[in-house]
Amino acid sequence: MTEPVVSLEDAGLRYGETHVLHDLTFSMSEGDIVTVIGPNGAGKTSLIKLILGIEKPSSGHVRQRAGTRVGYVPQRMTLQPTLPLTVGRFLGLAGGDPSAIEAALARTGVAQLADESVHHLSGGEFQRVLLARAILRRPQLLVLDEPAQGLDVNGQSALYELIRSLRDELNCAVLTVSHDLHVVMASTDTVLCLNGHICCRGQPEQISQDPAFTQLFGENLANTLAVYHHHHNHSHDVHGETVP
Ligand SMILES: Nc1ncnc2c1ncn2[C@@H]1O[C@H](COP(=O)(O)OP(=O)(O)OP(=O)(O)O)[C@@H](O)[C@H]1O
Repeated sequence: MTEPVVSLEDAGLRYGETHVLHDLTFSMSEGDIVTVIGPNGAGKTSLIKLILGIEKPSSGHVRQRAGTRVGYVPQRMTLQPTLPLTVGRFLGLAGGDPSAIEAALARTGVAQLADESVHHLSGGEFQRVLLARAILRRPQLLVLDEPAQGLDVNGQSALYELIRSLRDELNCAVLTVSHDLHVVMASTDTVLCLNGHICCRGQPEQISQDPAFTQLFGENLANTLAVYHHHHNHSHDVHGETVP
């Protein structure tokens, strides 16, 4: 059996005396999409830091398969506003050669922005540029911290569709943190519900019926999400417009 791209075994994380994460056990292989949901302060970003190796577990183990190429889309990125920087140059700073940059921008639907200033992009365009930057080295593990924040519903759907098609193309494992329960629950990915520990996990339909999920998000929301079913028979372009 192939070794997972990343695996956690009873992993925990403490900041000083505060236990932020405990007893996390799960693994991801190529092609897996796992979406992490949980309330503010649940430890979602901390989990990402463990997986990326930015934080070491205070207990248990976190293992990344040796030599794994990782792509990362951060939650936010502040760029020096006075620094003149085109999109192409921004990706060049991440170590991409011109043909890889062109291909990555084309793949995320923003090839036309290569010579634009990074300071002039809309929220949705900037997220796609960050995604292009993350796939420059054809990652085997793609980690995204709330990639759709600030986007409207169509923009969110479009971005998640793009992420899914990148997974198909690169055959990478994808771990995404999301706050948008409606978009998450409309997908068929594995959802991991986090609140310091893993409260429940599974397909959206399964977890929406889980008492731990109801306890965390409240009965009203859980019921709404349980009946919410999204039949997606179209796609969205970079502006969130519907395309067949
Ligand atoms: N470097 C740190 N030192 C001390 N405490 C920290 C540190 N980073 C995070 N925390 C605390 O750990 C807890 C989890 O934080 P984390 O950012 O992982 O949560 P989150 O689920 O990503 O939250 P949000 O949804 O608000 O982004 C919070 O209580 C936070 O205050």
